[in-house]
Amino acid sequence: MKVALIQLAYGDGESVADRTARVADLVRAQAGHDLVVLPELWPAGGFDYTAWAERAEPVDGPVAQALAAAAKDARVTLHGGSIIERGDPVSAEDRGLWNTSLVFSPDGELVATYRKIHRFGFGEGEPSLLDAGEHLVVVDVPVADGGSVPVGLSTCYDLRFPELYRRLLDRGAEVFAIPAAWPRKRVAHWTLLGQARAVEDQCVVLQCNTAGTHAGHEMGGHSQVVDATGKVLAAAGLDEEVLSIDIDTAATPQWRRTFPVLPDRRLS
Ligand SMILES: O=C(O)CCC(=O)C(=O)O
Repeated sequence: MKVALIQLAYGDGESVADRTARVADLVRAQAGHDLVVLPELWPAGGFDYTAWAERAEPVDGPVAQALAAAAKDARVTLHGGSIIERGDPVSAEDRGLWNTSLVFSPDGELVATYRKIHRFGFGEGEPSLLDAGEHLVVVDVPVADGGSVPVGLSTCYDLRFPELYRRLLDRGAEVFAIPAAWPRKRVAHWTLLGQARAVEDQCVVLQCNTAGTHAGHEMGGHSQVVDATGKVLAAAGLDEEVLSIDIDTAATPQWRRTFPVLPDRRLS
């Protein structure tokens, strides 16, 4: 499976429209990959809390339309990172806003959405502004050499909750795709936890972080691709960068057979 992680850098001076056009061009440049992944909340700004409500849009809004067109032009499955979704409240207490990932097929169809389950901010930021997602999502990503690969979705702070990944594993995931806006000051946790999830769940981990500084927060970069043995196959630095890698997905079931830890679980 040929994968490209677009570790995007942005600051406060770039409009959402300009950033969207730039990102769509970056996606188009990844033609030839099976899966392209963008970071969390790149249109709204990962830490730009005060702009979120104004920048919220539905899952068929302008950003989604630009991403769908780019996926279709490049003939790639596109994990569009995430947007602030404005949708219909599920319950009376809901605000109707979520941190939502959008996945588009190579035909430009929206094939999956995932609302971030664990909200970051300890009572402020996401928990005070957004609703929590409730549903696990595993999406089959077609690969050019035949078949498809089951990819489990999660977002940024979710990475700190290993039980989520066990549940994605139980739903068949062999790859975890994790877009993020993870700050530089805790980037050691980001890389360590990504490797931990790969080792404990025997899954490939695709971590696509944000770079640059926005809303006073320096982002950590260091996107990485980790194989199911825990080996880091590709790693980015601090700046905007595209990680492109051809992953041998057959190696994951092979490793699970060679080192069969998962059938020894007793508290599932
Ligand atoms: O857990 C962390 O240290 C960062 C999480 C975060 O920034 C987020 O979920 O947006």
